[in-house]
Amino acid sequence: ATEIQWWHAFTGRLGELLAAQIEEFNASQSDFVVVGSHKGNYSETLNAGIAAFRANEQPHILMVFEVGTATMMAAKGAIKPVYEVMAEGGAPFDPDAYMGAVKGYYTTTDGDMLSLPYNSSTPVLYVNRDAFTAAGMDPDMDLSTWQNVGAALDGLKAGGEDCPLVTAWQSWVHLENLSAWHDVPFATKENGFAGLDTELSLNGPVQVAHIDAMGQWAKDGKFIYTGRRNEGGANFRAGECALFTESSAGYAGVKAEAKFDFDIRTLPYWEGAGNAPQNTIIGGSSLWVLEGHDAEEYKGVSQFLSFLSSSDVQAKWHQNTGYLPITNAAAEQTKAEGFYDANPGTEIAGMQMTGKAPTGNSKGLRLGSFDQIRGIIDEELEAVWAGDKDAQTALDSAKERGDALLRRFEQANR
Ligand SMILES: O=P(O)(O)OC[C@H](O)CO
Repeated sequence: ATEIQWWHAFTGRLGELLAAQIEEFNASQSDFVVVGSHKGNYSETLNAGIAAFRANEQPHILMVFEVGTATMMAAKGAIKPVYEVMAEGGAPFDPDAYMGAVKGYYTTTDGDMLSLPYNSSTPVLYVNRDAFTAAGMDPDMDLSTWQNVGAALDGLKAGGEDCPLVTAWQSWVHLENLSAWHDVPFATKENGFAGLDTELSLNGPVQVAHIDAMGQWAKDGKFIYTGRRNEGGANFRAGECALFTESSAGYAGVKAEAKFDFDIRTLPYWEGAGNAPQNTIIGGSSLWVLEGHDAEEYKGVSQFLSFLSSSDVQAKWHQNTGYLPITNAAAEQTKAEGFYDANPGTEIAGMQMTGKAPTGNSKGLRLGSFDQIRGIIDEELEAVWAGDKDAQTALDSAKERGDALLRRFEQANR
């Protein structure tokens, strides 16, 4: 059988579920064998793929988180667009089957799908109901606004809670999604969708006010900083924190490990700021097919990608992980199966994405070198949490340093 290499970034519960998909595909036919390899976290997997391409040792399929999308789109000779792979391979494929908000992220302005949406997420709020009760707080209290969350943090702290709020992916949740949710720009030129000559605008009044509030909560011991990626998930799953802002896909781990009652709520917004609530944007990753392999191998790739997009596989993946149902059929199937009724909160991610038609501020981000820019943002936010910089100074600096990378990317890809 012909071997198809898939490099990915999943361990833990997500790694198990991904391995089960590969096993199911391999058992369903005998012409191709998909081999999954874990290459580290999202950034490490992206870098491994780029390095492998330079050494002519690239896999067929590379999982790239949303942050690397503009970088991959610019890597013209290295990628084989998914629409082309599917047309040549002949496996069933209908780009219109995908949710608009998900498809738009990975499609050119001409309507060509470049990478396959696979695991798309959006951030939500997880609530440890037992922690609320232990602190003498009502776990059913309204947490839809940051004003209300602020009041909850006061009460939790006063009630003896040591970790009222923890977050994963601080830039993604508290700046990128914050901006879209309030319909304010994170970057000019429709967050980069309308041109490479984009600059960051993450230091506007809505963002500064939010980071300022978070900085104050950090100082008061109400927001506990645990790291740049999803390190905080371990604290939340262990029952050590009351509130957790994290990807909808945090559901996989929380469901598997939490020994407490939990809720999923919408991502909070600031009442009165911007046009909140607008819509949130996607994260997670898509699958890029790399150049340099032969036609028979691409045929296998097209069959595997078609398998991954089928309603049954997608519906199951969505229900098990909390990732969005990337096709409309998978969403309908999930609803028809009664999953949302049986598991309240699991419908929220989809609702946040589709509640309103996206604006130029809320389609998503398409910024080159964005993994490095996130590194800069992380550093500046850490200075706020540590009390070394105020929010305005830190975000002004993030803009200046990030813009320098955007200019380099623009020049290299003109
Ligand atoms: O945990 P994920 O896969 O939903 O990804 C979250 C962020 O999008 C990472 O950039």
